[in-house]
Amino acid sequence: MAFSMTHGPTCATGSVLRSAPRLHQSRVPQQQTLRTFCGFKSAGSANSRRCSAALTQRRPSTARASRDLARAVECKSQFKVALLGAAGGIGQPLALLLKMNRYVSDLSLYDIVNVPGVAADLSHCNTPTQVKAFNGKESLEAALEGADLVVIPAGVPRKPGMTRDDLFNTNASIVQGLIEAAAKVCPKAILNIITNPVNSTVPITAETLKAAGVYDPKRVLGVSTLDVVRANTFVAEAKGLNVKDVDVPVVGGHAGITILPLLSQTQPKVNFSEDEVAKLTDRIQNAGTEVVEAKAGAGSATLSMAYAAARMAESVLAGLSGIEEVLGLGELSASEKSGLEKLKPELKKSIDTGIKFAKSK
Ligand SMILES: NC(=O)C1=CN([C@@H]2O[C@H](COP(=O)(O)OP(=O)(O)OC[C@H]3O[C@@H](n4cnc5c(N)ncnc54)[C@H](O)[C@@H]3O)[C@@H](O)[C@H]2O)C=CC1
Ligand SMILES: O=C([O-])CC(=O)C(=O)O
Repeated sequence: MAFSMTHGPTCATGSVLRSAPRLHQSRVPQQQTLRTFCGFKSAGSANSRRCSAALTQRRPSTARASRDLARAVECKSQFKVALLGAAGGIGQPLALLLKMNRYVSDLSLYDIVNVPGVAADLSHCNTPTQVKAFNGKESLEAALEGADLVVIPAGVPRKPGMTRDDLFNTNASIVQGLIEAAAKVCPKAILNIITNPVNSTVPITAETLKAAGVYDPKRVLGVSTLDVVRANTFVAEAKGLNVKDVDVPVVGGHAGITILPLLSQTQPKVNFSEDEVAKLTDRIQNAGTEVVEAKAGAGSATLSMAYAAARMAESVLAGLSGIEEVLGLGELSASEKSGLEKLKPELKKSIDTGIKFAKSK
């Protein structure tokens, strides 16, 4: 997973910039992931490697993987997850995937509108996870009560022609309000921030928790797992590989050039020409825009994002169950080193914007 991200995994932030948090990932062996979450394919990816930000990963040894597997299989559903923004484009499919997750015993669905219908619908699925509806601001604190993991896709998505930063004015306040409540009600919960611009909403989260005196960098994670999911898919397509075998680390942040795929560390080992590296990197960095344009005004990625966030949640809950691994950046190619240097100032700018906003409130 990603991280110990401290500011989140956006982590990127973390490993890339000293001031930011560090990340580590916890991983779940592939067989276990497949049992847990039918439909998930590449363990490496989703469990992934960066979940948000800047992390790299190495595969666990076979013996280590077997031990982890044994522990994971023993694990029973025991965690309470609060999903904030549950009635939205990401929220609804993500709620379904969390209802199917074997680690989740209780699922609190919170939104400012439409939650009762979503919860009634979902509650008819015959999986053991208990679903509860929390509709409207007055029910936010109740939704967060006892949460081990809080997943936040609340906020507005992009339309064609917009950047993720264009969402800042609306989404910064939404995230800050939700985090203030989480700081009060479930200060020990792990926070997974999906709301864009992630490169700024993660620092807002960190600053809001600091102001409340409950900041723990290991508990704040920006979700950039979708970049890993996309990198695995695009590399498998380009190289004619089985996508379930492909594992591409992606580090940095979650916007444009701050998304840095480490193609040189692709597993299984594959050779890329310079042209392939340039084209694949560009596609991975702009894949969000590809979806925004294809949806033509009807929003941004929702289904792939729900899938990615569910994988991230799976990794976090596996981590809470005792599976954890700290991963570094690994060895970078010359073009990756250059990409890393280029992304730092851009990422730092977004982080500073988030910090300034949070401190001004
Ligand atoms: N991190 C990533 O990789 C990705 C992030 N995103 C981001 O996720 C966010 C959500 O996207 P969608 O689900 O497509 O948007 P959406 O508009 O379909 O859903 C957002 C939901 O948030 C709810 N909401 C708004 N204010 C709220 C508040 N104060 N408290 C609780 N809920 C609130 C809305 O009622 C709505 O149900 C956007 O900011 C988008 O940019 C989207 C794709 C990928
Ligand atoms: O591009 C967007 O606005 C949504 C997003 O973060 C992604 O799809 O990666």
